[in-house]
Order: sequence, then structure tokens, then C-alpha cells
Amino acid sequence: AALAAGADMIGFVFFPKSPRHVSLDEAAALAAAARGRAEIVALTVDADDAAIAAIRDGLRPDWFQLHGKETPERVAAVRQLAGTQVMKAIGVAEAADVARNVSYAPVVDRLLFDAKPPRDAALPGGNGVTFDWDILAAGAGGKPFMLSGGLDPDNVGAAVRRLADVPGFLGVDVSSGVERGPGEKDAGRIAAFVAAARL
Ligand SMILES: O=C(O)c1ccccc1N[C@@H]1O[C@H](COP(=O)(O)O)[C@@H](O)[C@H]1O
Repeated sequence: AALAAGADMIGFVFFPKSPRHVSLDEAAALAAAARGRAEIVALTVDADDAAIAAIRDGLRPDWFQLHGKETPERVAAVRQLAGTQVMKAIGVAEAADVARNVSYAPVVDRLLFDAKPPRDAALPGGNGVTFDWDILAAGAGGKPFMLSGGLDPDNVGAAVRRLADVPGFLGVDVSSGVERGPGEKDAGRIAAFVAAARL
């Protein structure tokens, strides 16, 4: 559905606590259809070296999306081990969260600004929570970045228009906003999201 909608990137969640978790075999089979048509992203949360290497070899992703508490040093090590591009998710609730995380800029290819998860959340992402996009009005020192957090077909157009002129802004990522239930993607919502995200 994401390919049919014209998505530029397709992500696979490797996090057993998530309703979106896929096995490496499932992801590899799905990625075969996507390769060459969209970039393949492996989402991991504080994965160890063995898991990163298994995903690198089994999925051959274009990107790792690191969505845990990885330090800048760990991000650099994963990037080296994976031999792929890496984007680090940064949880944002206030402007200081952006400033505090500039230390990641030298070790990533891209930043992903996501809403900080609610205190009682079971997942570090995929919670359908938004944050004030004005916080990103100055960008991240020119570093390429994407936006996520509570985006859906109804609000993504406004988000893209708000950030379109911010240096470094590349695009958006979505998970729960294109689902009809936890982990159950909706092809119609995916198509509507991609259409609305294109300026
Ligand atoms: O989607 C998940 O299940 C997930 C699990 C663990 C970490 C991140 C996860 N998803 C990412 O979270 C953000 C925001 O998602 P949402 O659109 O608000 O549901 C997004 O970058 C997802 O890729």
C-alpha cells in the first residue's frame, strides 16, 4: 500500500513490544518488493550489535532509524557496524529538547524529531502524539531532519507547509496515523497521507 501510494521510504519495526513488530523473514519478504522503488528503513530500539548485524545482513536496509536511548557514541558505532545511513529519533516536548540534542548532528545522516512519549507510554514511539511544530522553526543547525509524531492525513499538510522553508527539513514519517487499529495499516489512509504530504 505504501508503494502504491508513492511513499519514498518504507519502515520495518523491529521491537517486540510494538504491535507493528515484524520478524526479519517477514520484513525481508516485504522489502524485496520495495527495493529500488523506495528506501528501506529498519527501526530499532536500543538494539545490540548482534541484532544490528542480523538486520543488516537479512534485510539490507538503506537506513537504520534508532528510536531508543542510544547515545551519540552508540549511534556512531551502529552506523559503522551497519554500513548504512542512520537517523536518530529525538523526543521533543519543548525547544530545549532540540538544542540539547545537537550532539547527535555529527554522527547521523539525518535527525528525526518525534513527540516525546507520554510518561506512561509502553512504546518510545508510535504513540500518535504531536508536539508544537513551531519548536522546529529554526531547524537543527542546517542538519537534514524529518518530522514525526501524531501525523495523520488531516494534519500532515499543515505540518509540511509549516516546515517547508525551514533549513534541513526533508519530510515526514507516520505510523499510527495511517492505521485503523494498533498495528493494522489502512491502505486508504496511507494513500491519503502521502497525497496530503506532497506540497
Ligand atoms: O511504530 C512503532 O510501533 C514504534 C515503536 C517503537 C519506536 C518507534 C515507533 N514508531 C515511530 O514513532 C514515530 C511516531 O509514530 P506515530 O506516527 O505518532 O504513531 C514514527 O517515527 C514511527 O516511525
